[in-house]
Amino acid sequence: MGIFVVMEGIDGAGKSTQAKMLAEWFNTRGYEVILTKEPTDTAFGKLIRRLVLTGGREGIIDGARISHEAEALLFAADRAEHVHKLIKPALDAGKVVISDRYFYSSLAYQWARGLDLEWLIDLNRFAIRPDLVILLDLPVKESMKRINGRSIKTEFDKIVELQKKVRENYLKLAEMFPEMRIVNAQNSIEDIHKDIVGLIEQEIFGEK
Ligand SMILES: Nc1ncnc2c1ncn2[C@@H]1O[C@H](COP(=O)(O)OP(=O)(O)O)[C@@H](O)[C@H]1O
Ligand SMILES: Cc1cn([C@H]2C[C@H](O)[C@@H](COP(=O)(O)OP(=O)(O)O)O2)c(=O)[nH]c1=O
Repeated sequence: MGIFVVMEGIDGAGKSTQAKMLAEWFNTRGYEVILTKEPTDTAFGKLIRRLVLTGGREGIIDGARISHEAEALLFAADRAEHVHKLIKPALDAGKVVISDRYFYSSLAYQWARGLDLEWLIDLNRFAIRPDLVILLDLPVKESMKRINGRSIKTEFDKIVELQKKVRENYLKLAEMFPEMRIVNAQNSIEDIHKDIVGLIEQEIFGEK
């Protein structure tokens, strides 16, 4: 069995930055690493971007075009393909898999959209549990500064409210799922990387 690590957090928390750095860290230690993300780049991911996300890098879910349930089912369908075609085979081959978002995103975001948390957990029960989930936590104000260029100004207030709810949801989820660890994402990129490596050493390699 390989090693499965997930990065979670609100938009602009630094997930993709830290996922890349962690992938390099494993690489230099001789591991074969699969760096992946959700929504994926498959046909399902493309469908999600077309139907659910209001385009591009802004990371806003419009939700106006399809129902929230349909949205949750699409994310789950994308994830099922992700697990069966990529994650499971890679782990079976002993590789390290690092995913930028996973089912915890569905729990945090679709719950914030008003869906029932238990239903969302049931829907995602097929998803292999990771060895470690890094929750990059920071105030919404800070994340907004980082992704300023990404967001549509007229949607700004709505986005702030949603992101605040999503952040709170993540923190609640961290109390429910023992594989989740909170990392302060307000620090410098290098310091956050060190914290993540510390968690990997502690939780995966059993070092003190
Ligand atoms: N610790 C940090 N401090 C300041 N800026 C950061 C930090 N981490 C990432 N950034 C910058 O913030 C932006 C969003 O980071 P990114 O890794 O894309 O976040 P996410 O994948 O969570 O949306 C990028 O421009 C990135 O360079
Ligand atoms: C994986 C996933 C993402 N999302 C949301 C979080 C983000 O706001 C948005 C897009 O994710 P994001 O990481 O911004 O992907 P990309 O930059 O490739 O478009 O989708 C959900 O609502 N549920 C999910 O299950």
